[in-house]
This record gives sequence, structure tokens and C-alpha cells, in this order.
Amino acid sequence: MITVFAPAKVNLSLHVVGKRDDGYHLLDSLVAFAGVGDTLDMEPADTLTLDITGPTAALIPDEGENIVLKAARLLAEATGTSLGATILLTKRLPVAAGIGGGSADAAATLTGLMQLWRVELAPERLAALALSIGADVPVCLSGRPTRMRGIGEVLEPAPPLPPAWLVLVNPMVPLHTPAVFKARTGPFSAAEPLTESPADAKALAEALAARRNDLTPPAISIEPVVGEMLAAIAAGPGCLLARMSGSGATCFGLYAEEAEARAAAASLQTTHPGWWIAPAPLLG
Ligand SMILES: C[C@](O)(CO)[C@H](O)COP(=O)(O)OP(=O)(O)OC[C@H]1O[C@@H](n2ccc(N)nc2=O)[C@H](O)[C@@H]1O
Ligand SMILES: Nc1ncnc2c1ncn2[C@@H]1O[C@H](COP(=O)(O)OP(=O)(O)OP(=O)(O)O)[C@@H](O)[C@H]1O
Repeated sequence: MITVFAPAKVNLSLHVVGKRDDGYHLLDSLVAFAGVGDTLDMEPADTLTLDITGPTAALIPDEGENIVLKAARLLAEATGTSLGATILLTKRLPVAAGIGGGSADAAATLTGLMQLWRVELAPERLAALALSIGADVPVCLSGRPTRMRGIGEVLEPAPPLPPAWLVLVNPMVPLHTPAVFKARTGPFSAAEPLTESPADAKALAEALAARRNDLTPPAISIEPVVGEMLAAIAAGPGCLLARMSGSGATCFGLYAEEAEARAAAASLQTTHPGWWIAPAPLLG
């Protein structure tokens, strides 16, 4: 059996720098990953089947093909294999949450099934297949701190990030990516990539504070609770920065120490028992 971890994707900064003719937005984003996520267990089988369990399994809508099966089907088509797999997805991340839950699952499916089926794809074919599943799937395949540009297809390693902790907070209200991009108004931003490795978590927070997530105002216009979450996270002790990830609604606090992140998470959970709150290390 193969087990693959599908970590939450966190956009530490996200600048919307333009728009393509087909309506997709051009981004410049510093993307990292957190030590909390879904897991996929895969075993060889004659056909492809998916079971879903875990605390957030029920949040995945019934309609449409699950992105795990879509990724598996496209990989089988691209490699010409007739092999199947029994896949168990343990879902822990909230859905439609800006932390790439579905994209992380799709990337983990590709990684795991390539091992299970002993198939390979040229890197550029794999990248194109990933992008055809979703804009965030290529970066989730990389799994390490990355400067993401274009609509998600232009990837280059980011400078190494220092040890740091995150607290991810979601109001358990889905926020759909197309609606947030649609609500964005005003001029486009300049790209302001991180060029040097921050010495520590405080320096990382300072560098991030000079940048932003341009999707925050449109997300707040659709779900005002995003503004409430940012204020609640920022007000807690030890918080170096509070920001929204991706198209929301998940926001994160950045902390230097694990104990600070755990204390902040416990305090937020007491004041907001309905929110999904996960302390996790920033993966280097
Ligand atoms: C906001 C981010 O999460 C940042 O990492 C991603 O850009 C979104 O990635 P994703 O959820 O995989 O997005 P997709 O499923 O490919 O796109 C959903 C919809 O969001 C809008 N969209 C998405 C990505 C992008 N760069 N510009 C867009 O305008 C489009 O209307 C698209 O139809
Ligand atoms: N395995 C899956 N996990 C979560 N959502 C899935 C999955 N398969 C299909 N979906 C569908 O994909 C939609 C988007 O879910 P996802 O959690 O990937 O969004 P997101 O957090 O907006 O992603 P991103 O951070 O890439 O913008 C869901 O509303 C759901 O209908």
C-alpha cells in the first residue's frame, strides 16, 4: 500500500498582476505548505474506486467527479495504463477554502499512482496534465516553497523559508474561487517577489507585511467573516502576521514558536468554537 500526504497549500502572498483574454488572472504568489492535510492510501486493483472518510469528508458536494478520480483517470489516459487502484481519501482540510484541498488531493493522486502503477510522464507532460486539472495542482505537485506565476504554471523555487508555525483558521463557510476573482476590482498590482531568504520568522513576517493578498477585499465583500477572522488572529499574542490564503476563506497567523501557535489556536477555538482551527509547522 502507498500512503501520500496532501498538505494544505498556503499563499503567503498573492498579487494579482493582470488578466488573460480567457478571463483567468495572472498571479505572482509566494506559495508554501503546512504540516496539516489530507492523506491518500492506494492499493493495486483491477478498477479505479474511491472511498472518502475523515472529519471533513461530508463537506465535499456530491455533484461532479471527485478531483481524485479525475486525476487518476487523466493519468491512466496519458500513460495508457489499464491498471486500477483502490483509493481511500482521508479528508481533514475544509473544502473550497483557499488552501488547495482538492488540488493537494489531485497532486497526491498523481504522485502516488505513478509509484503504484510504475509509470512515468515527461516533466512537461506531467505539468500540463496537472494544470488541466486545476491552476493550483502544479504547485501542489512541487510541495515546497515556490514563486508561482502565470495562472499557476510558471514555477520557480522560492528562497528557503525560516522555521515558523502557522495557525490556519476557516469559518466553515465555503468561498468559491471564481466568485472571488469576479468580485475583484481596481488596478493590478506589481510583482514583488521575495528575493532573499528571511533570517527568521520575524524577518519573514516583515517581508510578507510589505506584500499582500489582493483577493482579500473581494473575499471580505462576499464573506465579511474573513475580516473578523483576520482581526481575531491578529489580536492574539505572538502573532507576527495575519493574512488570507488563496481566494479564502481560510486565513492564517504566522508565529515564531510552536508553543505560541498552539496557545493562539487554543484561545481562538475557545472564542470561536464553530471555526476550523489547525496549528501546523510551515514546511521548509
Ligand atoms: C487563488 C489560487 O488558489 C491561488 O493559489 C488559485 O489561483 C486558484 O486555483 P484553483 O482553485 O486550482 O483554480 P481553478 O479550479 O483552476 O479555477 C477556478 C476558477 O477561478 C478563476 N481563476 C483561477 C485561477 C486564476 N489564476 N485566475 C482565475 O481567474 C477562474 O474563473 C477559474 O475558472
Ligand atoms: N477531493 C476533493 N476535495 C475537496 N474538494 C473537491 C474534491 N474533489 C472535488 N472537489 C470540488 O472542488 C471544489 C473546490 O474545492 P477545493 O477545496 O479544492 O477548493 P479551494 O480551496 O478553493 O482551492 P484553491 O485553494 O485551489 O482555490 C469543491 O467545492 C468541490 O466541489
